[in-house]
Amino acid sequence: MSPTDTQPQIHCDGLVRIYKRKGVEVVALQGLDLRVEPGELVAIVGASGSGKSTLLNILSGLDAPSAGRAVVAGHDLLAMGRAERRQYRLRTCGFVWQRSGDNLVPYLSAAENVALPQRLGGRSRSERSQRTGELLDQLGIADVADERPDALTGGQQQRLAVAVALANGPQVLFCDEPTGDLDTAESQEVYAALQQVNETHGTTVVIVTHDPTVTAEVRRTVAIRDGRTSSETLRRRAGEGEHHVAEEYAVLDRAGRLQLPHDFVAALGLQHRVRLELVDDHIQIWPEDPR
Ligand SMILES: Nc1ncnc2c1ncn2[C@@H]1O[C@H](COP(=O)(O)OP(=O)(O)OP(=O)(O)O)[C@@H](O)[C@H]1O
Repeated sequence: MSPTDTQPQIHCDGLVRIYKRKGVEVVALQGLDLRVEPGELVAIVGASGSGKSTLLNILSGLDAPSAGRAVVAGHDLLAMGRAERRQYRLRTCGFVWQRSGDNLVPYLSAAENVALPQRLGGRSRSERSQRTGELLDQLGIADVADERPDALTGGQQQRLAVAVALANGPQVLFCDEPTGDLDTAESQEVYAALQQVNETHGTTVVIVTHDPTVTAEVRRTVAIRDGRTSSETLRRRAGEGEHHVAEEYAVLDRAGRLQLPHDFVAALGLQHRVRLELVDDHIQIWPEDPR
């Protein structure tokens, strides 16, 4: 079965978000397309201002696009009413933000932080206690269950944030710069935790970051440029062993539009028009003949 035969977990089609500031329009998303299959671990990368936060705000149900379609786990984000939106944010999705203060309640212990969303989700005391213990254990922070967040290292705080986000068994975990405040060793701990969650719980994980090294931690990296998905990097195992190769792909939209990488365009001085030729299994592109 090809990936297009299944229902994607996340499907954005022609997403547009226009902000108006002092009468000036800023087009933050310019027809963004994105498809994420159930159980994928995907990174979305882009430079500052490329539209990452705008996309995440829409996918998390905090903001609405100006045009286009966004469906996550069967929820049409444009048609959701207030009650469905609350359930969507409580049960369908989990969130891990960059700053621990946005993820954790400072005056509750680690275990109480994980139990809180479960209480809001209607779980009984015994269910809460069992699930909290399991999650803290799986994320390697059972030994700090009774500590408050400020007694934990940065890496432990973010692993606790992952446990909190998983408390109600979401289908999708959205992580916004989850390693932004961490050093390399702590970042590695958090990526390992996200990989484990993805593998053992089957949760779809989307990591949004400006950190290009995330490519080594996930199988698929989607790059956003100027409010559009511009390229994808796929990592696959090359033969036996742990050796991986990364291949970069340009993204083709439904209309057949393709964005050429800036450095390719610059290298050949491409402008205005190019000549195309279909040859067996590939297409060749040449600069316009100046004659
Ligand atoms: N509330 C807003 N009002 C006006 N313009 C906005 C607003 N939010 C974002 N923008 C603009 O939209 C564009 C995309 O911003 P966005 O924050 O989504 O990018 P980003 O990739 O998340 O950047 P960063 O990594 O710096 O957070 C930018 O040009 C930004 O200035």
